[in-house]
Amino acid sequence: MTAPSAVAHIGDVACSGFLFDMDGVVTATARVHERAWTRLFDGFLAERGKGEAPFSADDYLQYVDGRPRVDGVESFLASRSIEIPHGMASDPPTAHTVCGLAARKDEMFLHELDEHGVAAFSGTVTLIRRLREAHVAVALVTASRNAVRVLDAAGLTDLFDARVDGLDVDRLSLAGKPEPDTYLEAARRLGLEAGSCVVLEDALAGVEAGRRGRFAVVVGVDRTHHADALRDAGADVVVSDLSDLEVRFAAA
Ligand SMILES: O=P(O)(O)OC[C@H]1O[C@@H](O)[C@H](O)[C@@H](O)[C@@H]1O
Repeated sequence: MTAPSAVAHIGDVACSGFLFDMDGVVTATARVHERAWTRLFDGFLAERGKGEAPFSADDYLQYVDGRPRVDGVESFLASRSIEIPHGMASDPPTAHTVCGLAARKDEMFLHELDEHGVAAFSGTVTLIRRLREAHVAVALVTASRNAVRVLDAAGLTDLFDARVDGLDVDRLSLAGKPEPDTYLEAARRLGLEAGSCVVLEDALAGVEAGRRGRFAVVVGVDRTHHADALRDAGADVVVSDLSDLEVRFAAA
């Protein structure tokens, strides 16, 4: 893409690119994912019949939120010292493998999506439109393989100058969040350095990715009262909605 022609300031920091996470930042789909994960793991733990503690909101934040689907399954199972075969990407939802559980979770997520549709956060959409009017570059960076479907359902497909999603993670063999690779790839596609971009994230793994990638600013979006955890993971600024983020516009 052509070089962006403007910067926007967060505090004293000039940012030429804004890199938005999707679920929980742009669209109200973080809770939809969490519900599907809870159904998946509670069913799985019950089937094991070992009286293990159910999947909790904290499990979601620590081990699953923001990570690619298969990484989420692996990370949660490791936290409980549960070992099952990895399996293959083509495994059906009934398979007792990591990939089978991931497929089962996707079925549950897509079912919820079809039933309830997708809502967008108006504070985020307004900010993106202001950035675009000011010719500041904007990208979407999500672990989700369902990004196009979710954006289409929310009517937001054409809002971004670049998109890096879960399909790119596989196609380009990128490490998922909390590694910074997907954010670095988005900055590269915008023709920018990490040091001139801001990362906007609600997931601990995503904030960590922003910190590890040495981005100019990491904004934590706290919709579930986990502001301290977002700061501990590396957020420079925490807001409860992006309508509260102070952004100043100035020509480059
Ligand atoms: O299963 P998908 O749509 O590929 O999404 C992968 C992950 O995407 C992240 O954005 C969500 O925070 C996770 O909950 C989700 O598991």
